[in-house]
Amino acid sequence: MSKLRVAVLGAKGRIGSEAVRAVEAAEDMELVAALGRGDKLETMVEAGAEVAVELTDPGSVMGNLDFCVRHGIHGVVGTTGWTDERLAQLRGWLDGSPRTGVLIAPNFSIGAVLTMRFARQAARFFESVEVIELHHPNKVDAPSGTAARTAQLIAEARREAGCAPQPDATATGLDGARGASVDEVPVHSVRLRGLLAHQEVLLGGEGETLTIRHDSIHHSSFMPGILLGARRVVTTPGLTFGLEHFLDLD
Ligand SMILES: NC(=O)c1ccc[n+]([C@@H]2O[C@H](COP(=O)([O-])OP(=O)(O)OC[C@H]3O[C@@H](n4cnc5c(N)ncnc54)[C@H](O)[C@@H]3O)[C@@H](O)[C@H]2O)c1
Ligand SMILES: O=C(O)C1=N[C@H](C(=O)O)CCC1
Repeated sequence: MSKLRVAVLGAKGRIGSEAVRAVEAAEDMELVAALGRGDKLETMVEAGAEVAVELTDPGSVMGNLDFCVRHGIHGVVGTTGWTDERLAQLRGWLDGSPRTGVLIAPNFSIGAVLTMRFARQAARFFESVEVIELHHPNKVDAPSGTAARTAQLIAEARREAGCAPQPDATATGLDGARGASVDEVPVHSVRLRGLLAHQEVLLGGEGETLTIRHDSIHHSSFMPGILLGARRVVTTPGLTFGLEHFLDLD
């Protein structure tokens, strides 16, 4: 059986360098390009890449995906910074290349995907829900893509269930003290040396609280999800948002 020809963009970065090693170690894949900032994207075409794993930064990801989709190279994207406008633009590109697939995964680790799923399930049963994400201090974006997605899923579940707005009597204080509001769910971002990627979802009701916590303690936690994404995206045209769609969770 022929091996899946994979390129990694952002190959010298923290997660990109781990992805290079994971693709090299996968028996059913061949690493055909490992590109860093400033390298020519045409290298991927010359190398016959079928899938590009995109792990760069929010300022680079759109240009890279525009190129990939135009050349029929499928994308597995971990880079953050997704807005509705960016997603609409990507969908437009994919409409023009109907056989190409792109997976955007706010988080590739199974524990983080399950945290999002459990938070969505629990959200309607509690009056209050807040998200705390904790990351290494080299991270350029806040809140994390995972926290933003978690808050959206929580808000969606609460809207569907007709939940009342969250109780909060705060009337005075410092700007930012209550975190950022993502779909009216407070999200708090901690940046601390020693951490990698962590998240807590705090839920509170009458006389009880529930805390759902996930910790990625090594970049290896993201690798099975990246490899699964690469295997599945080649037969899944269009945009897939969230690794859960490839995990058969229900
Ligand atoms: N979805 C997930 O599970 C997951 C997990 C970890 C990190 N991330 C995200 O992945 C991204 C990278 O994270 P990181 O910690 O590795 O950052 P990093 O800064 O260590 O690595 C990014 C790398 O991309 C390179 N780069 C920038 N523009 C480029 C371009 N146009 N072409 C090729 N390379 C380019 C940079 O030079 C750098 O080496 C971030 O957005 C981060 O939030 C996602
Ligand atoms: O280290 C990072 O940067 C991470 N980014 C993603 C996010 O913003 O959610 C996933 C976790 C690690």
